[in-house]
Amino acid sequence: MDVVTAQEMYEWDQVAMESTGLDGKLLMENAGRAVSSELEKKLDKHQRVMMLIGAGNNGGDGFVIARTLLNRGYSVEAWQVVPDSKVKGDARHHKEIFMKTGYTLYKLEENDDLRESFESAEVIIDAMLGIGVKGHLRGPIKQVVELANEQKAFRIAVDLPTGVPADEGIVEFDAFKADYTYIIAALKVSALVEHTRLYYGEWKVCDIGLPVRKLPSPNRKVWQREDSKRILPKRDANSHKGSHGKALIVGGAAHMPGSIAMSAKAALRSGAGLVTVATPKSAVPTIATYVQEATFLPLAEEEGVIKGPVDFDVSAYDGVAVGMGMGRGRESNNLVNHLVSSVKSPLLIDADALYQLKNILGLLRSRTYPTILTPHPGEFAHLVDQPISAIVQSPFSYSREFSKKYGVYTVLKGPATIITAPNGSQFVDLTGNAGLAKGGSGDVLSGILLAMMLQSGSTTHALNSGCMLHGLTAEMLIEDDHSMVDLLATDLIEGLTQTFRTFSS
Ligand SMILES: NC(=O)C1=CN([C@@H]2O[C@H](COP(=O)(O)OP(=O)(O)OC[C@H]3O[C@@H](n4cnc5c(N)ncnc54)[C@H](OP(=O)(O)O)[C@@H]3O)[C@@H](O)[C@H]2O)[C@@H](O)CC1
Ligand SMILES: Nc1ncnc2c1ncn2[C@@H]1O[C@H](COP(=O)(O)OP(=O)(O)O)[C@@H](O)[C@H]1O
Ligand SMILES: [K+]
Repeated sequence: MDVVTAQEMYEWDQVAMESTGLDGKLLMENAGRAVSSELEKKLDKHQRVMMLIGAGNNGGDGFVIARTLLNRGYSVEAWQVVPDSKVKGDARHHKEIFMKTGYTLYKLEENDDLRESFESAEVIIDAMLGIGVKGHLRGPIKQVVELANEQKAFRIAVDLPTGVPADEGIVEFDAFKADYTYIIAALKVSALVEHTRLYYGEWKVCDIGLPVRKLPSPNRKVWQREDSKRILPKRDANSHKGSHGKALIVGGAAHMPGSIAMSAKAALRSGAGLVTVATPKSAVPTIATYVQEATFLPLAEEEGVIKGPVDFDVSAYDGVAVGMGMGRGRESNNLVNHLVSSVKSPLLIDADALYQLKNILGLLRSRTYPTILTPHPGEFAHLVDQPISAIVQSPFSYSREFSKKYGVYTVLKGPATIITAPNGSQFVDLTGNAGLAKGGSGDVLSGILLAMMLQSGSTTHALNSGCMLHGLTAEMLIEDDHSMVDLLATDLIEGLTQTFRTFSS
């Protein structure tokens, strides 16, 4: 499922029309019909529906939807909330069809006209503005949106909730608060960004018949369950532990043994053949009790944190992860430096190692094997010297720019996790829930990602599938035995069993 900006959507529209001869009026009819068919699954014929219609093409969709629903026997009051003179182009064409079909169009002269209808409406459908919104809402739409947001009715938006920008990075806006949004043709970036996504409510993308083969790729896609299903590792009957990869996990401290222990266990549960944990000597017994299947590389330490020579041999491993529970002392700086320079296999850098990495970002370009960074927005903000708010508001552009600049894979974690390859192509994983917002979930994710990389020929596929397994496990656990409040990172590790059993079958 592609994710587009407003400009990319307009380009698609243009390409569709030029390459196939499909015209805007037909696309609008298709859009309105597609949304109407979805609405039929949601509405009852006796429900009172109010349709709010604007002047641009979003309003044009509104005319088609109102006509289609009225034709099919629904109880719809269609309101044009802008002056007649503003309705132009394809929207005007569909307004004329609506009028000629013989239906009543209510016009907004004063906001008071709307109040009574609003009060009796059970459903409000917003087809006022879509991707063409510019700046803050102006009257009369501004007042209509304010009024609509006060109503008890179920609120549905067409394409975008009016006022919400289609792109990331715009924070000053006022908008219709939808309970559900029927998105036209392609998911818009703002549906996935924290400060705008809540305005959409739940959503569904409606196909309008654009010629998919002709459309330029925005290089931004939602990773789907079927994609992971197709590429999850299969175990050959003749395989042995070496066939599934030898992993090295570096980090931990005597006062923080849990993080690295969970990463190691998650890697084993996700199919890694052998896992070695490199950690301060005094942390080994605690970690070993929890992960009996791992072997250990005890590191020199001082007061429980890594200190002393860190230039151990890493040539025997098929993948390395570093940073979980390691602390941020000076020695860990040397350690990260050593690994970045000498690991000749995929290297995943997480947590405390990301802080050390900041001083040696320039070295990343010289790596010839994949480097994977798994920051949450706070860690990423530190790496790129920006406030966290800037990252959260524009996660797609910051992570794309960073991955291309340093030649790395970036897994920017959050409710929508964005996975960017060194060439800038992006996938979004939408699985998971707020039960994951708890210390340790990221450590589990690192272990899963490392194991998936050992078992896959494609780093991108391994990362996407790993994020999805992590999120689906949280979803499954919430459905079955847990709540979002009590869910623990260790539950996720145990839950992987069920996810692999059901998901890979
Ligand atoms: N892409 C596709 O394949 C297809 C797309 N389709 C649909 O087209 C939609 C995009 O249509 P669009 O380009 O006409 O823009 P749209 O969102 O209707 O807004 C323009 C209007 O808004 C007004 N306006 C702007 N800012 C404002 C503000 N702050 N406050 C108040 N008013 C403001 C602006 O007024 P003006 O500034 O010109 O005075 C103008 O009247 C898209 O979202 C989808 O629904 C489908 O029909 C079929 C195929
Ligand atoms: N509200 C949420 N919805 C979905 N996933 C979430 C949510 N909050 C956190 N996550 C996921 O949980 C993990 C948290 O990672 P991180 O912040 O590194 O945790 P920690 O360092 O404490 O282990 C990430 O995979 C993130 O995508
Ligand atoms: K809308």
